[in-house]
Amino acid sequence: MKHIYIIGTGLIGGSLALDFKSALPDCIIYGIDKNEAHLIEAQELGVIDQKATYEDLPNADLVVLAIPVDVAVNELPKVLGKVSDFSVVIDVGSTKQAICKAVDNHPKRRNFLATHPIAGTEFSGPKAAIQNLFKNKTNIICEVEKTASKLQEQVLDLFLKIGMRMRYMNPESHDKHIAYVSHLSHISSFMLGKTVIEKEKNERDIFDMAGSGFESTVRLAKSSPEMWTPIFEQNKQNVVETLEEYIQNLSMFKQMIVEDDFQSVYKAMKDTNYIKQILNGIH
Ligand SMILES: O=C(O)C(=O)C[C@]1(C(=O)O)C=C[C@@H](O)C=C1
Repeated sequence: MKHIYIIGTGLIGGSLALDFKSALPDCIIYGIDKNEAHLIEAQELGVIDQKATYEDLPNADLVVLAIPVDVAVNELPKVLGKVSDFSVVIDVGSTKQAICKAVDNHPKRRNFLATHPIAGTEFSGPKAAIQNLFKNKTNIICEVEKTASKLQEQVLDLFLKIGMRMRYMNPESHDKHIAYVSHLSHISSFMLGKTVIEKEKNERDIFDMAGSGFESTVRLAKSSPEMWTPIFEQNKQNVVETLEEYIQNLSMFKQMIVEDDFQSVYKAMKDTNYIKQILNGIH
């Protein structure tokens, strides 16, 4: 893994570049980005070693696609068409069915591994790249059996080196379960932010009243719409299904308050406290 190409030098691509460089100090990290300003910034920040183009891809040992999921679906077949038989291409997108389907019959399918590192922040661009973002985090690997075994090994070994644990899933299960947890959280946060902005016209009051409770629940509303719109589009069915249940819960909670049924209000919150055990891994 000497020549590593990162397509998309934002938060995830940039953070992987930093960790790969620490894990493999002799490797050269090349950046490819249609946003020239990002590319320059990534180089100035030392996130990438050199700028590159698609013409250089035959030289790659590893190519990482860290671009919005709609762009990734279009770019992956082209990238696979450029790389050598010995190189491996991975994506890191938040949806897995569309990307796996896009290359299912590609002659270089065995050179591709679908991955989803469950790590991120609400920030974007090369400046947002941070070291150790992936340490002790899970990486969901899809359709591993469709990737050449030697290439799987190389990539999985690199992810282990940067501190990740692997979990294997099929793309359908991935998209369903990620909608329940990650995608719904983002919608909830975006719409919470929207409601507060619309309801509280006085920005000073928002600023002064925002304790860490508001700050933590609205954190994801700072995320990039460029990244999230195509995720919701590609995972529409699962997102809508999850959203319906969430809306039902919100309506039910409202109804309990309207009807002065505070015993049920208490119970709904008490039951939900169980999330603490789940997230602590005790269950
Ligand atoms: O923590 C955040 O800010 C994130 O948005 C990270 C997060 C998530 O946990 O939902 C978001 C999308 C990625 O596909 C994986 C992780």
